[in-house]
Amino acid sequence: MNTQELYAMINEASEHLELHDDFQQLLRIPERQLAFSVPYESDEGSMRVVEGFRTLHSSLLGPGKGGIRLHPETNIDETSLLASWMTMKNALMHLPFGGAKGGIAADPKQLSDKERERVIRSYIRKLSPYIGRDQDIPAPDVNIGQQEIGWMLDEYEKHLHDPYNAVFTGKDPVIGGIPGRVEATAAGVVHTIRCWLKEQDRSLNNLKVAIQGAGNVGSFCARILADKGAIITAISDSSSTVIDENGINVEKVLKTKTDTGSLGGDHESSAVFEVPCDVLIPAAMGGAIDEETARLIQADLIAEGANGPVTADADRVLEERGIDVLPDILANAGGVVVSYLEWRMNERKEEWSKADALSQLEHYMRQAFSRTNRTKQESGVSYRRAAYYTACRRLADVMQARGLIK
Ligand SMILES: NC(=O)C1=CN([C@@H]2O[C@H](COP(=O)(O)OP(=O)(O)OC[C@H]3O[C@@H](n4cnc5c(N)ncnc54)[C@H](OP(=O)(O)O)[C@@H]3O)[C@@H](O)[C@H]2O)C=CC1
Ligand SMILES: O=C(O)CCC(=O)C(=O)O
Repeated sequence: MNTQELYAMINEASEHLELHDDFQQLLRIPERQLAFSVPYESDEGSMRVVEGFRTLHSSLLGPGKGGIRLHPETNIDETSLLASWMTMKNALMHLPFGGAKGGIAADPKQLSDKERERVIRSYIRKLSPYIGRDQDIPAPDVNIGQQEIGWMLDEYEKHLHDPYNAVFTGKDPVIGGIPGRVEATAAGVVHTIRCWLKEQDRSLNNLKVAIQGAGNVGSFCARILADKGAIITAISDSSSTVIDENGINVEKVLKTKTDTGSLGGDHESSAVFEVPCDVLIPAAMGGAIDEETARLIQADLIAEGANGPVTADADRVLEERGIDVLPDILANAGGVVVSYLEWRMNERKEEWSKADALSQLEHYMRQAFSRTNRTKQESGVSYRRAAYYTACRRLADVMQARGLIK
């Protein structure tokens, strides 16, 4: 879904909900888009400069919330689109946050660890006037994990040490992170799959699952699902796919990935989309499933672990083929839900256990699934349309209560 397609979806939701045109106007233009230079010193001592971005799409529901991506192809348009999806996701999940997202256009595979640290610290030095625990709260996204968030917090706090600082989420628990955030996005994907299976009177046991991506979301989806009795028939990264129709040994394959940086599969990266399975989880980059790929997929369900992995054309093909899609703003919302719990825990200076965090997550995911499913049944539309209608209803209620629209 590109920006035009997103606004077409908001338009459709707005007509369905019989909302005033002002509703769309209030969501059309991001509140703030920042694009700035990020200078850093290379290991050889020369100065290099990359681009950094942060978009606050909407603060209607609360402070901006959304991850930061480190990827050579990211740009301001992608960042703003991802920020708009965060507005929808946070609304659907009933979180007190607006939508935001950030990006750094650099390739982590071309940077040493020290260079990566210098890029990230430089990005945060430039961004720090615009973020804050009640203004805009960044978190992990592609190629950003606990270590990078730790550098960000340290740079932001140069003169203040506050272990409860809620300006970033996705922190290591020793510096105020909530236990469970690292696997939360994947755990949320699994909860939505279970909700969908329940509707079909099916279970996870022996369910065949193929996963695109072996990073944070993909690897934890594989671990959690295998642990619960599903059979992981394929997993891919940017260079290959490992396939075994009888079930791959998840821990072994992920250990190879950790040790060598690659899964070392015998098949092309794109082969993951052709493997027969019950559920396919795209958990890598946006736009991975286009119209042509959609015709090859042999699954009953696609659960979007990634943001925007299915193009609008592909969505139409999948709908025609009777393949359900659990949309990103629902399926991968577990990360931001547990980020919200981390932010709340920090604000209240509490300590939460992993069990508490993951049980709250399950509650949020089930509630959001049933809200979406109710809209789906009432309106006779796909899960994606139902999720957007539900999110837009929430946003419109807030606008009406504030007197912003009639
Ligand atoms: N982290 C989070 O909490 C959340 C993430 N998301 C979304 O989930 C997706 C994945 O994020 P995350 O797991 O954090 O990112 P990571 O950086 O941890 O992992 C990304 C994975 O995608 C793989 N990949 C990249 N390009 C391709 C490709 N062309 N084919 C196959 N695999 C590819 C990478 O391969 P390689 O290892 O070879 O580079 C890597 O395994 C993104 O869309 C992100 O926006 C959504 C909600 C929350
Ligand atoms: O954890 C968060 O705050 C945001 C996660 C995120 O970027 C996403 O859901 O796409």
